Amino acid sequence: MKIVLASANKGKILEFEKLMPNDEVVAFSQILGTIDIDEDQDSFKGNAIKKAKTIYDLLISKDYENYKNVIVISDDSGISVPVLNNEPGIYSARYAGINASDKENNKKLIENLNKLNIEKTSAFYTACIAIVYQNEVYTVHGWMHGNVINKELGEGGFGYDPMFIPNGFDKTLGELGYEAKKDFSHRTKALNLAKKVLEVII
Ligand SMILES: O=c1[nH]c(=O)c2ncn([C@@H]3O[C@H](COP(=O)(O)OP(=O)(O)OP(=O)(O)O)[C@@H](O)[C@H]3O)c2[nH]1
Ligand SMILES: [Mg+2]
Repeated sequence: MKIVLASANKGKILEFEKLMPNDEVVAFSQILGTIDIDEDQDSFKGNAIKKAKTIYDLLISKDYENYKNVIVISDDSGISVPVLNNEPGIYSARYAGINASDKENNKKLIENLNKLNIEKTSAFYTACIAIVYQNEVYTVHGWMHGNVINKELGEGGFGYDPMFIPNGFDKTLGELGYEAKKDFSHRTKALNLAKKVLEVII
């Protein structure tokens, strides 16, 4: 089926394309161009719903006749570090400021770990996926637990992946690469549930 992804994050888009090989996944920007959605809600779920609804409402407006039955999916995600009061959490993308790069966000997380003299501490990723279809909204979550370290290792994945060692491994996701991540990531788990929802509603 054809799914419009309400995300502008290249790393996520790539993961969704790989996780949904039998579906046609189209990033919203290919249809609507650049749109800046203010992620001002206080939870992953709130922001995921806002992103999916914003794109859905634009697509079903009269300008886009072919999208009356469109399925829109969004993903709001981030990393939480309990010893840092679960920071950066929903602020993961803008931890070091609005429009911060992955490198700048990682640097800030490393600095904050170093302030506490922490080389390694437990952390978890959360992903909330929102689906909007025929004006109804559905949400599912997935989590991945592990540790963050106070340095970046490897080039794989995106975002905080070079600092994150998933439980059961001794390498970062940056070193392990996407092949490991696709089996058990927060996004994979949430998407597996989202696929079940789609089976029921479509
Ligand atoms: O190393 C990582 N591996 C992951 O698997 C992962 N998933 C999320 N994140 C980080 O969390 C923020 C998401 O913020 P976010 O959900 O608002 O997305 P975004 O603003 O980048 O794009 P959009 O989907 O909103 O358009 C971003 O900083 C990401 O780096 C990850 N980092
Ligand atoms: Mg975002």
